[in-house]
Amino acid sequence: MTTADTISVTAPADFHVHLRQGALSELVTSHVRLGGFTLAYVMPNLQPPIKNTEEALLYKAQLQAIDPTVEYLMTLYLSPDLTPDEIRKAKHAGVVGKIGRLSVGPVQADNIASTGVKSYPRGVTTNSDGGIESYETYYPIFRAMEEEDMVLNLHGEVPSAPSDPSSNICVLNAEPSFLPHLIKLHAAFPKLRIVLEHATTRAAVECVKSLGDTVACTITAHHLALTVDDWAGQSWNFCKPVAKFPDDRQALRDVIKEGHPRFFLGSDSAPHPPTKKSTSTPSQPCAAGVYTSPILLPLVAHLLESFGALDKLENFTSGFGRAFYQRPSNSARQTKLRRISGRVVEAKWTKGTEEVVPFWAGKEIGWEIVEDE
Ligand SMILES: O=C1C[C@@H](C(=O)O)NC(=O)N1
Repeated sequence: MTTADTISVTAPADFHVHLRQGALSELVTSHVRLGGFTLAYVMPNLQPPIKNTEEALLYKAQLQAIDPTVEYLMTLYLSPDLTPDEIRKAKHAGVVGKIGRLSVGPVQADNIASTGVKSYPRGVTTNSDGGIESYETYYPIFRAMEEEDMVLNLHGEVPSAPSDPSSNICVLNAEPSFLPHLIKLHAAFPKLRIVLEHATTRAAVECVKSLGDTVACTITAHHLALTVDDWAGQSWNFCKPVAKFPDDRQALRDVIKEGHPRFFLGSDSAPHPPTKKSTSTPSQPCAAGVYTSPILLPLVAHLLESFGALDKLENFTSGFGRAFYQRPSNSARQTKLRRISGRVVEAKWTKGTEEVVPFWAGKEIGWEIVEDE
């Protein structure tokens, strides 16, 4: 429901979020709900990464212990350790509800261990050292995923190669250079549901539009706001993929405004300790990641309104993603926003010794959450 000054969104779902581990996870997991969301599609790039059914179920149980009110959909990290048998096990684990010594808590019929598999090309971002180098090697895995109707989530960048002038790859063209891989994967596995994660370029938007209904694309809140000028020299806005040119940002905005059903929110909210965001050394760049979870729904409402797409908020933050992932929304769960003036984003959130600094700290947002049922 939308009036001039209030909006209700049914069961907002964030289809790409980093909830970390240990004390940092204790701090940031509760921010999913604080930001208005009731579903979190959880990334597996922990240290060590989440690579099998047992680890995914254990991680899910840890997240549920922190905040049981959120639905967590888990992912496995694509690596040579993954096998077609493991794919089948992950898909059907919830039916058993107990893996080895692990009790996974109250089991719903659809409580599968993993909804998707996330592919990180080697070295492109946080904890991607164990990422992949060739997609063909993984075709047996993709075949099993297609049979089991599991989702393949792609970090869509090829690795930068600064020492190789002939390849001419850097952070600005790493995403367009990846798109031939997406096209090839979709042609080889037309029934496999694939999500190109956190698209940042007009080329990516056009490519996904041109492919079949099994290919979708997530868009972050921060890429709707940032361009190159905002992260060059401003480490808090540095993330992977980096924000691109104004025309690329326009393409992201336009596809949301158009209401294209295969483009939906995945925040890629990625918390890092402030010391890792604000400092770099010649051998160690600052950490890649922008943290939006605790302000996410008001921030997305603010941004969509700024380019005339507020009427697309419900579909972008709930309907389209839920349809692609086949996760029906629960109309009893509504997050209500109210227009506000003078609301400034908090400077930081803390718990114990952990601290996180949100995107847009100190800036004004025009919406706040008033009710979250
Ligand atoms: O893909 C990613 C990973 C994320 C992280 O910090 O885990 N940070 C990013 O900026 N992009």
